[in-house]
Amino acid sequence: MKPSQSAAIALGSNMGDSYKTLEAAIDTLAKIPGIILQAKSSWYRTKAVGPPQPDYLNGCAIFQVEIPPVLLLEALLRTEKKFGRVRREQWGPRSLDLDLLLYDDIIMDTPHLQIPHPRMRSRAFVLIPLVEIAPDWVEPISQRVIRDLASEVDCSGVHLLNSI
Ligand SMILES: Nc1ncnc2c1ncn2[C@@H]1O[C@H](COP(=O)(O)OP(=O)(O)OP(=O)(O)O)[C@@H](O)[C@H]1O
Ligand SMILES: Nc1nc2c(c(=O)[nH]1)N=C(CO)CN2
Repeated sequence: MKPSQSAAIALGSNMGDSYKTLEAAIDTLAKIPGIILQAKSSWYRTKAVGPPQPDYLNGCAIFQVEIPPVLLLEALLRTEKKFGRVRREQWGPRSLDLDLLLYDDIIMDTPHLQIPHPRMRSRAFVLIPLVEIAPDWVEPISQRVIRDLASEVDCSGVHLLNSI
């Protein structure tokens, strides 16, 4: 059997039926050979970072993967397309955004793929869901656990879905 690794994925949506899209995206990913769902966070309603646009729903999932990072990124991009993502305005609204946050303790810096995701350390909409399911994972650039990184971000714009 091929050895498996752990990958953390961030999910976001602020167009269409975001809840339905995010749940379906996780199901789609978990059906791809070599990608097994291990844990999923709660969903959070979050204030948009970037240009003015509607609030997002955000969450994170951890998958056990038997495919390399580049193939995993391809699977994420295919899944974004399947759920109708067409606009590529940087930080603009989207029906589905999937980011590869962490892949074991790998550090990778290529034009099309950076791991860890370069902006994850400052994003409350990533760290607050991620701390639910991976508090002890060490982010390999900062060498700090997710629990510590999450404790330092401003989480005032991040609300557990159905709690407000
Ligand atoms: N870790 C990563 N996860 C997802 N995409 C990545 C990653 N590293 C590099 N990329 C590249 O970024 C592109 C996606 O950019 P995208 O339009 O989603 O950026 P964005 O969502 O607007 O901004 P951000 O990257 O800050 O979330 C992908 O096509 C991919 O090649
Ligand atoms: N709250 C929130 N803001 C964002 C998000 C997101 O997922 N959540 N994604 C963006 C593009 O990557 C830009 N801004």
